[in-house]
Amino acid sequence: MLRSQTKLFALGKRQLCRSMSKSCDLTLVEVDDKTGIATLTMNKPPVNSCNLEMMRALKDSMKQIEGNKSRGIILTSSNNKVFSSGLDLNELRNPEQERLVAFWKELQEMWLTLYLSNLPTAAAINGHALAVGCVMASACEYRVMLPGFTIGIHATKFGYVVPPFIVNSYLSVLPRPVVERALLQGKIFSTDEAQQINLIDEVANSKEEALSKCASFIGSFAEANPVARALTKRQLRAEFARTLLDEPEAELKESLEYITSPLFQDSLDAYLAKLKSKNKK
Ligand SMILES: CC/C=C\C/C=C\C/C=C\C/C=C/C(=O)SCCNC(=O)CCNC(=O)[C@H](O)C(C)(C)COP(=O)(O)OP(=O)(O)OC[C@H]1O[C@@H](n2cnc3c(N)ncnc32)[C@H](O)[C@@H]1OP(=O)(O)O
Repeated sequence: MLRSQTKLFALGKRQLCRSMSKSCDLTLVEVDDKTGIATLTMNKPPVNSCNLEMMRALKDSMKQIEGNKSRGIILTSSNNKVFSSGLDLNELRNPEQERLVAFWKELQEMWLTLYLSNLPTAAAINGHALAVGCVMASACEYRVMLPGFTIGIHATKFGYVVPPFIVNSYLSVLPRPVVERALLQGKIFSTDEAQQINLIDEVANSKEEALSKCASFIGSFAEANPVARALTKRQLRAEFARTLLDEPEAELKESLEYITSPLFQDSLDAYLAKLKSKNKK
């Protein structure tokens, strides 16, 4: 801990906060003293899957960054192969009702916090970004991805119905016919394919380059009044956030019914078994 703090100061960066779990820091926040840009790093081994605690940590870190008058947020991963593997599937399997309610509410709140952030947001996608991993990247205003990875929402492939706010994440980045085809096919895109359809804005050859491109994007708002920018962004994005802003309980109820249905639980069992068996071969 001390060693990494020393390194951060040497780089001219301030460590703003760490969200702690029992055994590790789920998120790390560093603020560049020169640019005022905060880097929010997902740090939940092995694959940054989003369980309740991880989503709470992400939401709290974003709120803390906003409260500290940073100039922007770059979302990235400490794992150089996986940006995020999406929702933690163990949270969905035979869930205990109270925890499932808390988990789904946290997903709603985390998404709203990122999607409607007052600050410019960018994702340095330095690994695979699957399902909610892709949703988080799509909720940012700008995306830079490294080559050789994959990104997409493959929910329909394994029996998930995609909730409306997740559809809207895609719709705020991609044209409707592209969204429709991608979601119905459960399409996972390579970095090159993602660039071709403008799911990502740029490709970078290293994490450092990706962070630097994200910082340049955030820097492009230097002349904009931050309050006017934030309110205009909210106005532009409010329509897609409407379901969750106005009727979070209805969305929650629908999702819980679906998640606890035998249809969903059976396909989840099969999917998890396939995922685990990959490592036993
Ligand atoms: C009206 C309808 C309402 C509601 C519908 C309800 C729900 C639908 C909602 C939203 C849509 C879905 C959202 C999601 O985010 S679901 C998550 C989907 N994610 C995935 O399918 C990713 C699966 N993982 C992978 O493909 C690979 O792990 C990955 C490419 C990310 C990395 O590969 P790598 O070879 O580096 O690692 P692995 O050996 O595969 O994994 C290590 C370890 O981690 C476990 N693992 C991986 N991903 C998850 C996960 N998402 N949740 C839990 N656990 C995960 C994996 O099994 C390995 O475990 P072990 O074998 O024990 O070491």
